[in-house]
Amino acid sequence: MREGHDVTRAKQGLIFKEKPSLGKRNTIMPEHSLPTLPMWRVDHIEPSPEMLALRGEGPIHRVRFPSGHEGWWVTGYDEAKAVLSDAAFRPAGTPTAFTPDSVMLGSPGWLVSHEGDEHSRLRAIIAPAFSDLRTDLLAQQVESIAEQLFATLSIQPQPADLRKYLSFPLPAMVISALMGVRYEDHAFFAGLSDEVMTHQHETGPRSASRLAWEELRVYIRDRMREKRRDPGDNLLTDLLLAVDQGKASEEEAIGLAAGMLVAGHESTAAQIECGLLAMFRHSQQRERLIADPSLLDKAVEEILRMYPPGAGWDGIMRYPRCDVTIAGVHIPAESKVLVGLPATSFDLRHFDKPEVFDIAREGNPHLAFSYGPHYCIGGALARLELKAVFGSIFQRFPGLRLAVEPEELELRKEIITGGFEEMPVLW
Ligand code: HEM
Repeated sequence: MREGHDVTRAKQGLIFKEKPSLGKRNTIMPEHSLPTLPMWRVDHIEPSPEMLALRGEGPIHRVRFPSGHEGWWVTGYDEAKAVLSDAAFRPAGTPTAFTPDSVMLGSPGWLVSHEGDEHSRLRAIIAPAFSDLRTDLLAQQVESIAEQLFATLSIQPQPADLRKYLSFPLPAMVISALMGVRYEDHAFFAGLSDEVMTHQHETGPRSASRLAWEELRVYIRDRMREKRRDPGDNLLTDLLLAVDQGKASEEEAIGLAAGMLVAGHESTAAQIECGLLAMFRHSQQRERLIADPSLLDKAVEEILRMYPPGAGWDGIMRYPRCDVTIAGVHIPAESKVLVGLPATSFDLRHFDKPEVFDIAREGNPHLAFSYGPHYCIGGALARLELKAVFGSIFQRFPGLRLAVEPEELELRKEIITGGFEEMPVLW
């Protein structure tokens, strides 16, 4: 597997690029010797021992994916950054041998489908919505939405489902505010975005996801028509303006907005749930945060580093356009390369005692929001939402605890971002 020779083209940073050589394409390893994904987390959130063991063997591993295909899994931090920032790897344009890992890939306006100048053009249209100013304005709204949800939760009979009353509606309501759509619609579009993200890891049927994606686009098209009559200061109005100015086609604008609903909702909901479970498990860290609220920013970063959303220890897919050699590992053109973002948080070259959950960790350059041109555009907003939750939930509900054993929580295995079917709590 390790070659480190035969470099026939350019070297750029960590990555050596080669001309495609058919002879080396997709070398088959004996089936029994390949680690298989997903590597499930322990107790739903703690790092998988298989993943940690593999870490000791190097930064890139030949693996078998749930689909049965073979490919590579990048668990090293530097190597992940190199793959994510090198144009030799494309995020979409899935080779015909593989099913795309998302029904959104290839759809106009879904940012991850676009590359180069086209990607920059489209990303620039929505960037103002995430400017510091808009995020500051949204901060107050996020706080008040969280407060409203806490108040509703507090009057529910116990046990109550934290997913139903907090982790699911919070990001949906925030995204409604950002987009300028009615709060009351949140259950409708959040349900669709849930469906879009289901069965994304190649194993299940895709027809329902595809239908949901189309329905979401129809919903956006209708809301955009309404904005013609009643514009206001919101992302849908920004998108209409971009269409009028010829910066995007209507289909692209619809895709940008629909993508925002999906990307902004599921991952944040699952992150709230994983973070809460982490705090329930690590009661000393929870007490530490309550005693010293100034640790909030660091606590949120540590939750993102150690307990990012995701059902198994997987990551985001990339495909090399040409043969490449990274860290001595030769990867043929058009292979599957899974960048294991969650696994990079355990790279000993970058994180001291990475298996320890330390909410006061200094310097925490995790890759939970990815890296390179497709770096998460909603990172600042997600951080606001996480701070609104973790900054006050334990003060508001001092006795907050799970009403079931953690192992009884049902992981949403079919949804790429993970999270739980229900999270019953008492307080
Ligand atoms: C904790 C919450 C979140 C996490 C962990 C997260 C993580 C990520 C990751 C890993 C990517 C890279 C995907 C890839 O390259 O294949 C990404 C991209 C993206 N995220 Fe997030 N995200 C979160 C919240 C949000 C929010 C709140 C929004 C918007 C409101 C958002 C919008 C996007 C968009 C539009 C992209 C595509 C960017 C591009 O391709 O240029 N995300 N996110």
